[in-house]
Amino acid sequence: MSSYPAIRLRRTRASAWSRRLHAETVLTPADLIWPLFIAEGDGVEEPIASLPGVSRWSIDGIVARGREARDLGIPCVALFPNTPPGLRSDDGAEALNPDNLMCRAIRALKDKVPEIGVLTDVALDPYTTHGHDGLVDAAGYVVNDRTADALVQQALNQARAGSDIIAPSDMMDGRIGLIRGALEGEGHVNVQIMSYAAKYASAFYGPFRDAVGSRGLLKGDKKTYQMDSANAEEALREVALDLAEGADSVMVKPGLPYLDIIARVKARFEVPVFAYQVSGEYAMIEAAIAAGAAERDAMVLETLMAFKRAGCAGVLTYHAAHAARLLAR
Ligand SMILES: NCC(=O)CCC(=O)O
Ligand SMILES: [Mg+2]
Repeated sequence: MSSYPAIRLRRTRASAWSRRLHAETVLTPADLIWPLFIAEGDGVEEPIASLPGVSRWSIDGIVARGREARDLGIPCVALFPNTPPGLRSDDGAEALNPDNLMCRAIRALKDKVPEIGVLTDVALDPYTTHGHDGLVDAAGYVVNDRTADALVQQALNQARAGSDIIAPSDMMDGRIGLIRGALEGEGHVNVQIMSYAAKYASAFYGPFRDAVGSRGLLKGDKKTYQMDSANAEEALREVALDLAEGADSVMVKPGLPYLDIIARVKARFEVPVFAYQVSGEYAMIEAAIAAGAAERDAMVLETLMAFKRAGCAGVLTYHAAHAARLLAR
């Protein structure tokens, strides 16, 4: 008798058809949300140096990206405005303007590409002169309750423009319940809330701040409201609260460095969990490719599969269109 094993896990890996048959996790274009940056103007494309391959687009370009998403089978896009400097203020009041860049982009997408979902970010950082997500007191502290009141108004402004998913990314306490109540009060009963429930104060957000024009403006850091990377149990408390307050789905952000959080949230709550593979992760992957250290297609698909394997319902990723093209092959 052979001393070699009868149980051979390599048996099912021996051919491509068998590997496909035994795959435990599936990644499809329907798992992807494509973040898009909006610029003022017409016919404008502004490449973002720290996010090679990603541009800001004027609203006509956003609509074109929306059509591209639809044709690739991507169900949803996420919008972020680069507010012109003259419209930024201490209190970020432009966030409440019904004709701001965000609202005009929402209306254009819902009018021209009604087949896709539009997710909109709720936080004041693209609109403030200090780059913080909320209102700042004399000592520079981001105040919770007055900020939450402003976020409620911002969320209503986006819902009135046609947003499908309100995504508060600010990490103020209590804002999900307040926003849910206000949406219900105005009859927006089917507008979803995807809460950035566990958002960490991270070194991976730099290129995003370039993209929305807040990098040079940001005073200090966001550690008094975003989470400490040391903490996991606290993430579970954050998620529990946002679900109790009415979130339809929750997000963990950043993505790859926090796969343990995603897996724990999914195991504990069994609700739709999304990950944001953030700008610094995208830039890191692209830098590795530019340095000849990695092959783009394989690396993009492997990282996205990791999110699905960890339990995600979907992923916000700047690689969404590229990945969807690969998956269509
Ligand atoms: N509220 C949205 C983000 O902060 C995105 C961060 C990133 O992509 O780095
Ligand atoms: Mg919270």
